[in-house]
Amino acid sequence: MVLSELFQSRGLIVSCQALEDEPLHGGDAMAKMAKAAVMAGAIGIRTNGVHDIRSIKQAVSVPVIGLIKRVIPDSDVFITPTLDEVKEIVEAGADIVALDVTDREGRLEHAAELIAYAHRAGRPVMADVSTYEEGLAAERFGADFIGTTLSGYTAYSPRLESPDFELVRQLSARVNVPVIAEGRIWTPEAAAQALEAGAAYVVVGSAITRPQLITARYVQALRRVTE
Ligand SMILES: CC(=O)N[C@H](C=O)[C@@H](O)[C@H](O)[C@H](O)COP(=O)(O)O
Repeated sequence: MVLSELFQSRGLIVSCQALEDEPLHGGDAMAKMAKAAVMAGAIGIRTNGVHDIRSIKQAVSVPVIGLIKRVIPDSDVFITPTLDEVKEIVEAGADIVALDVTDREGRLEHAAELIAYAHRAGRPVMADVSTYEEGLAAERFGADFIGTTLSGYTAYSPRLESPDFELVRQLSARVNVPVIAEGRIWTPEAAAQALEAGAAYVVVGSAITRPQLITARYVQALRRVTE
């Protein structure tokens, strides 16, 4: 397993994201979430959009991974889809740029260009992949971190309810950059399991920062008893 000098140790990166249709969108909600996460020992923050990147950079001193989710015409790619978003992330001051490195719509070649641009701007890149092959491509393109973020969210990756530990294991055994386990990590035990599978870092989002999804899990569990 390979570590990055950017982070002080292996450990937890908390994803603080609230899209426009989510109750915590806007204002200083995500900056406060980030502060709480760092207070508890998070070693990094991942966040979406210029507003939250800026406000979180001001609020905490750990590295911030920035992305911009944007829907563009005729495309399924939504995490930092074009050069415009890369530029906005750099401008907003994120320490690391996260972007989609999946094998759809000729994305791989485009991703290689976006990675090269981010590097010229002095920013390391976290490649969000959905398969082992995409992870290898990301490493070839010079990505500095490989995240399992998109496993389960492309048409051809496995639809698991649990995290894709197998992908974490396979990539960690093969690539020479740090692997970040991300996606559907709902418990501390699952986060620890991801490290045991070889991840250098673990990103947890919804289970910590999306109260409406956390609440829904409780409500559903109770309904299984009451209905
Ligand atoms: C697929 C996609 O859009 N993932 C996004 C990527 O930034 C976020 O919506 C997730 O919250 C993040 O990946 C963390 O995952 P989880 O919330 O499952 O811990």
